[in-house]
Amino acid sequence: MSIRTGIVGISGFGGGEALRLIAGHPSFDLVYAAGDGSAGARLIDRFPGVPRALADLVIRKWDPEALPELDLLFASLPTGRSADALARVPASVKIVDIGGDHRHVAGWTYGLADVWPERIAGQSRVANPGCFPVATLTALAPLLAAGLIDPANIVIDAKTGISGAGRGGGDGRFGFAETNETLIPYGLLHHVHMPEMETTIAQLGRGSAAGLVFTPHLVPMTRGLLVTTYARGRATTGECLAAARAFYAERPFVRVTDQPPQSKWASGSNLAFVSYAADPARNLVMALGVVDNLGKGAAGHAVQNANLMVGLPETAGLEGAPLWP
Ligand SMILES: NC(=O)C1=CN([C@@H]2O[C@H](COP(=O)(O)OP(=O)(O)OC[C@H]3O[C@@H](n4cnc5c(N)ncnc54)[C@H](OP(=O)(O)O)[C@@H]3O)[C@@H](O)[C@H]2O)C=CC1
Ligand SMILES: CC(=O)N[C@@H](CCC(=O)OP(=O)(O)O)C(=O)O
Repeated sequence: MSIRTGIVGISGFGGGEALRLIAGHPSFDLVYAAGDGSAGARLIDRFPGVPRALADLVIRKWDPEALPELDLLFASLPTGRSADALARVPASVKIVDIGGDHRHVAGWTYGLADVWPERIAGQSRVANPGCFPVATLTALAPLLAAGLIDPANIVIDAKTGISGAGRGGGDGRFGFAETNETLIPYGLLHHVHMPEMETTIAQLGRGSAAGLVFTPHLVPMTRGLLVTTYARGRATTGECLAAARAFYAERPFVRVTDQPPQSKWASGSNLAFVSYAADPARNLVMALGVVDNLGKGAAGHAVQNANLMVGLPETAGLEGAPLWP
């Protein structure tokens, strides 16, 4: 099966990772690349290592009304820039939006693929979760579904690599000298990912998540993301691990580990690692989640969603091992 595929925002970090994955995908053929400032360049000008077959594909100025014949479009545009334009893409083109404009929006499926693949299969408009939400929700979902934690009072402490901000992110605040050898908390109390986490935790836990606290930190690494969440519950560590192993028994991309996961374990892959530590005497459950912010946090998850949308094996193009070291 050949699926005519496009990427808009291809020169960015998320779009570039989508290019890498699609270049190795058995069924997705990249026939359209688009952007803004990069328009006019060939892929090889932007990505010197791109496979030869794609080298001369020219990046077009993004215009949803001037698309070639396409089956599938990955949109990796800055959040806030995709809603209007994607509304003008013909209905026959399936879309995965990697950005944040369509999460929990009517007409779009929230693409939490490892938790509810059946909701995504066959859909034509899917919104990828944000990078922090996917790590958090993948770790918490088994506990919420089994009623092992209270959805009302969850605290999330998160660390991300700098590429999470994108090439264009940060207004120049994310240069090497500003981010190397320092830790930077940001987005306190009102980070943009709060609403999608609150909504999804409430759905999975069948109760209000109004007490949610979320604090992300930038750490001086290129890729990787670790969340450590603290919740109230009387389960033991063994019960949490068993619940997660049962929940993800048939899921190809989630690894439940006895050891707390490390960010590098997922590097360059679509894997999510989750683990747990709990002390019933202290009414405390800790759930940890690791993803590559550009893999399961963005392009890997987008390809997984697209596989489900078009009826391919979920793992198509995503089976490579992570980078090590
Ligand atoms: N980085 C990450 O880890 C994650 C990112 N995301 C989300 O994915 C989306 C993309 O992020 P990311 O790749 O990091 O960002 P980047 O800043 O790296 O890339 C954004 C790309 O969008 C293109 N672009 C900007 N404005 C326009 C426009 N008006 N028309 C066409 N193209 C445009 C730019 O292309 P050009 O160079 O041609 O101007 C640029 O390459 C964002 O919504 C982000 O929040 C989600 C999860 C994780
Ligand atoms: C380091 C950094 O800045 N990370 C981004 C998250 C990237 C992401 O998931 O963005 P969207 O929700 O917009 O898709 C942030 O905290 O906003």
